[in-house]
Amino acid sequence: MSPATQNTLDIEAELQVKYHVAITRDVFSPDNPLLLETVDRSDPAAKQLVILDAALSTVLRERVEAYFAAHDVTAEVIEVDSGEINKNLDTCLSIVDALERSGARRQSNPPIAIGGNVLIDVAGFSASIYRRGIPWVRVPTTLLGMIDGSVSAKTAVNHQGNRNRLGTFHPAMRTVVDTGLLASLPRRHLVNGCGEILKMAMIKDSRLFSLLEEHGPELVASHFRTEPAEEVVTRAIDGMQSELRQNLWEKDLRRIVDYGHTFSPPIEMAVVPELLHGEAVAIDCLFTAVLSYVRGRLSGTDVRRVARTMHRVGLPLDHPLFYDIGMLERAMEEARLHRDGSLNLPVVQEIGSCAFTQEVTREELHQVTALLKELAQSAGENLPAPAPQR
Ligand SMILES: NC(=O)c1ccc[n+]([C@@H]2O[C@H](COP(=O)([O-])OP(=O)(O)OC[C@H]3O[C@@H](n4cnc5c(N)ncnc54)[C@H](O)[C@@H]3O)[C@@H](O)[C@H]2O)c1
Ligand SMILES: O=C(CO)[C@@H](O)[C@H](O)[C@H](O)[C@H](O)COP(=O)(O)O
Ligand SMILES: [Co+2]
Repeated sequence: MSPATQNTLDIEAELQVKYHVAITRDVFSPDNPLLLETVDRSDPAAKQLVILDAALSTVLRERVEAYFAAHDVTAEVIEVDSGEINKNLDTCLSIVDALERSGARRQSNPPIAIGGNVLIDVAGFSASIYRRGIPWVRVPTTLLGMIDGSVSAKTAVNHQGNRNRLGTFHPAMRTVVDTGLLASLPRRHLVNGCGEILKMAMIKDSRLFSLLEEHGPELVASHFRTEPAEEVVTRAIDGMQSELRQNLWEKDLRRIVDYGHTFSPPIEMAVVPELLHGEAVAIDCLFTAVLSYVRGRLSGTDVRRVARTMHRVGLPLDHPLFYDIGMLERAMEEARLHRDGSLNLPVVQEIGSCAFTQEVTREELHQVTALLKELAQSAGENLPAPAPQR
């Protein structure tokens, strides 16, 4: 003890969380009880706050209101503009104001967020800072929100051009996934969700990859109504939850679910809204697969399978900024900072398994960009042999 120190105190506590994810059909059918389970029906004056993605106003508002009315619950629906461009503090504060007006309390009638994962991320962030955290419920309405965000504990807004720079760990107490809600989702956003499914498949589930490879285009065309939609959605959710539950607070910053999320974040942010999140992630997945190929760790056949699958589903194979070496190096620098000093770049070894690397040289970046260009221009058909490593 230094002479100036009189006393010391160490405080240690554990934060335990428990949250529930239900996969259902017809979530807004009055017969479906799932969204009533958190409503306090002993207080007839209590209102249920619903934070609805404004893009779903015409599709869902009446159904949501009718659902609660059928059970004599008054729903107060506020509509919030979504899309990456609105994932910011202004949107968060508008939700905080709605929480204040609605008298949101800690335990009863937690607000229900219904919408794309942008709306869900911002609503969750708002719930986590309002009164230092109130419970909340979420109903994702995009494929990406259903297969990825649905089990996540993370909330966030973008800040100063940086993706998810402000955020918290504050999982929704309940999440209800109903793939029937994908009926109105525009095709590009279905494809976008396939970007994160591809990520999950490449890092840990070769069966999921084969399903996407074989059935991806029909799944997108049918809005995930045809076989094997259920297996694809369940496997993707299961892959995510099994990774998250062992490292929910991200004490370990070597995360395989960061695959596709190293080069893409600043590129995605630089061109918002030109590249959607899942599109940027998918290009990064392919880029990093080419890196594995250059290193002799992944076969050319597997890289072509990835590229062809992306092309057939409708995902972009490249973007000009993935050829900008300065941008790629800045992205790695930023990832290192985000991962506390280590790059921790997940690299696929064979489809369905991966490892980590801590360094990518400029020469490798040049080789990868040259090969990616050939691959993208040939829609996944042409992948020349990598130049011998010096
Ligand atoms: N918290 C997490 O762990 C986590 C995980 C993955 C992604 N994310 C975040 O999710 C965001 C992307 O989410 P997204 O892809 O859902 O985008 P999004 O929320 O922008 O939704 C896409 C568009 O579709 C509209 N929409 C949503 N559902 C619809 C439906 N059923 N019918 C018609 N239109 C509908 C939305 O209004 C929006 O315009 C990114 O910001 C990413 O960082 C977070
Ligand atoms: O995009 C997200 C979360 O925003 C997920 O798909 C993904 O699995 C991971 O959580 C991201 O790699 C890390 O996200 P972040 O820490 O950069 O916000
Ligand atoms: Co992601």
